[in-house]
Amino acid sequence: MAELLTSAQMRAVEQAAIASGSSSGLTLMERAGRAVVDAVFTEWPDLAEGRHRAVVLCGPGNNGGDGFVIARRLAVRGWQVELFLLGDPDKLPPDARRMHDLWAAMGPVRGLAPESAGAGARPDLLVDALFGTGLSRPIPEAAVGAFRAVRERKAGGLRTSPCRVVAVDSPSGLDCDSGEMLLPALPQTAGRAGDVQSVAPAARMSPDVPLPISADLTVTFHKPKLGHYLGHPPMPSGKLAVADIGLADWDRPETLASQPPSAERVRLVGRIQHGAPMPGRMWPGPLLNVPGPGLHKYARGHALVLAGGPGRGGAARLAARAALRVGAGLVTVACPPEAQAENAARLDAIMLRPLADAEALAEMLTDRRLSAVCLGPGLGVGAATAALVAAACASAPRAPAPRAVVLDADALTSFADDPDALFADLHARCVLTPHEGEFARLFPDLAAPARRARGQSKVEACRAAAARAGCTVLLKGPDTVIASPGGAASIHAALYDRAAPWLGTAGAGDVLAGMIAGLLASPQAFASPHPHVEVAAWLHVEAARTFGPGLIAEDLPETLPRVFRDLGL
Ligand SMILES: NC(=O)C1=CN([C@@H]2O[C@H](COP(=O)(O)OP(=O)(O)OC[C@H]3O[C@@H](n4cnc5c(N)ncnc54)[C@H](O)[C@@H]3O)[C@@H](O)[C@H]2O)[C@@H](O)CC1
Ligand SMILES: Nc1ncnc2c1ncn2[C@@H]1O[C@H](COP(=O)(O)OP(=O)(O)O)[C@@H](O)[C@H]1O
Ligand SMILES: [K+]
Repeated sequence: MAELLTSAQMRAVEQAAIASGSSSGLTLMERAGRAVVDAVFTEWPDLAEGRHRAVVLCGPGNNGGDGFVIARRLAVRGWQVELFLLGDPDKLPPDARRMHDLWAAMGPVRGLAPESAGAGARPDLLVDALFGTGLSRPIPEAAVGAFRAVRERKAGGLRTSPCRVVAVDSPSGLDCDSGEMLLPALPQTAGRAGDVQSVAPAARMSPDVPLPISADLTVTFHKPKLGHYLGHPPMPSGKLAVADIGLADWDRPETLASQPPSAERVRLVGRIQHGAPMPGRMWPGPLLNVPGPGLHKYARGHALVLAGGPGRGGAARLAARAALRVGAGLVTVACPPEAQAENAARLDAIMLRPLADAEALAEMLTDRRLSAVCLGPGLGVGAATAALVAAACASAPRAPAPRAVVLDADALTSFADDPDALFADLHARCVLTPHEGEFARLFPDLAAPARRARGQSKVEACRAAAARAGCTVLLKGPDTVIASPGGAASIHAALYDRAAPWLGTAGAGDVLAGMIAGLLASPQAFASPHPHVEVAAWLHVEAARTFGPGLIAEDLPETLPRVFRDLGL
């Protein structure tokens, strides 16, 4: 587990360190520059040997200050360094100005423009120190033009080596809070000259709209920022490295992984913290639904999954299979009587019961041993499903803990015309698992286009949705966000070295809903579903990564035993 910071939180940690007198801004800047050079040599060992050529693009703030440090440190190693500065040296903040002066004693500072930056032979390394956490608006066209001009330089002589790009803190243009790229409208993208354009993830995925600024390696400081983990591949950061610059003592301790994260911070869900393996017993151990010695199956809970009519039961069967594999002691599928024959032919370990309507569900749920209900996958959109949702939520027994209710797919869409009616039904042990389309139906003002126009991140939107719904919300995607009332928020990113693009396959979401229900079915589950939902999202991607390409939804539950073995269970 790790925490992600906003730009403001990063500044606050830096300020606390400086105020304590333990580090000066100048020291931190020197460490940051040195960390980038070290990370470059770790990533590309061939650059650690011999003398190479670098172009360093410096911006008008402290990100540019880091760039001056990098230029100096490379030059000291015998590199040939060209440095371009965007803006007036006299307007640099004091620390960056000091680093500027140290560099200026070693080499020229040239004004940054596409024409000047484009002249010369291709360098081995391009250092993007234009903008970092201080970015507040779309970056100037000259910055983008100069970056591209360097990348497009022709190789000199017989050289064929590529130009590697390292971004300092973030690829310039990345909003470190939202993950959006704040770029000027460029000729190859639609829009009038001078228009502001934020490149949406969907647009970024299109090969027709290449990202004008991106890196092969991004070296960020102290902790990753939210924006590094929000978005769809290809990520502009390329590969992400996190460098320690001595700020740990000035940061608050992280919350325990078995508890929901604090409202002030965003948790990055994962077992690996910057390459250091976490002991398997610590996480996700206590949040799983594993059998204890001598325990009856009911000690792992009984999950109920509601299925739709004839020919539409596949989604619910996938969810049920996932609930059973993830650990529920018993799983029952309840379906309309006319779909019973079909389901009976397809289920063995999973039990089957006929269920006519919401009234019958209320009656069924008087059985307190039914500890979790999952509904929505393949259930059908309409009043009948809405009534089932109301019955499932209303019958929450008070003791020992309210029954968990996982609502996905049609259970959400059935309330598109009246989301408030859904919110009135929900309680704190409910979990909503929408994809962006379903999310937009329930929270139109928080949907992707609306929030982007306001500069609101996916995390902030999901937090607002959880507050409105009064329950945990998991908003899907390669950058899955989980939020709970009170402000707890986490990102589970299937990005970088955890990418699993083959997870985008029909039925994968149904399996996730079932996994959540299977974990929450445990009578030992914590009161807040939040940490269990985090684990489900992690297991889902872990299963996909363990299985690999060619995955179909059916494979996800079947791969869980292997994942558990790998966890040391
Ligand atoms: N916060 C920390 O703890 C540390 C920060 N350091 C570096 O400092 C960076 C942050 O520095 P700053 O806060 O000065 O911010 P940046 O250097 O990221 O950029 C802000 C500067 O650019 C200007 N600016 C912002 N958006 C602009 C736009 N669209 N067009 C033109 N100008 C624009 C601002 O007015 C300001 O001058 C970090 O990314 C990191 O590289 C490191 O030196 C070490 C430690
Ligand atoms: N490119 C991707 N990388 C990682 N995970 C993805 C990707 N695309 C989709 N997913 C995940 O796959 C699941 C798809 O769920 P959903 O959209 O509900 O599909 P379905 O309704 O077919 O089950 C979600 O958990 C989502 O986060
Ligand atoms: K940068």
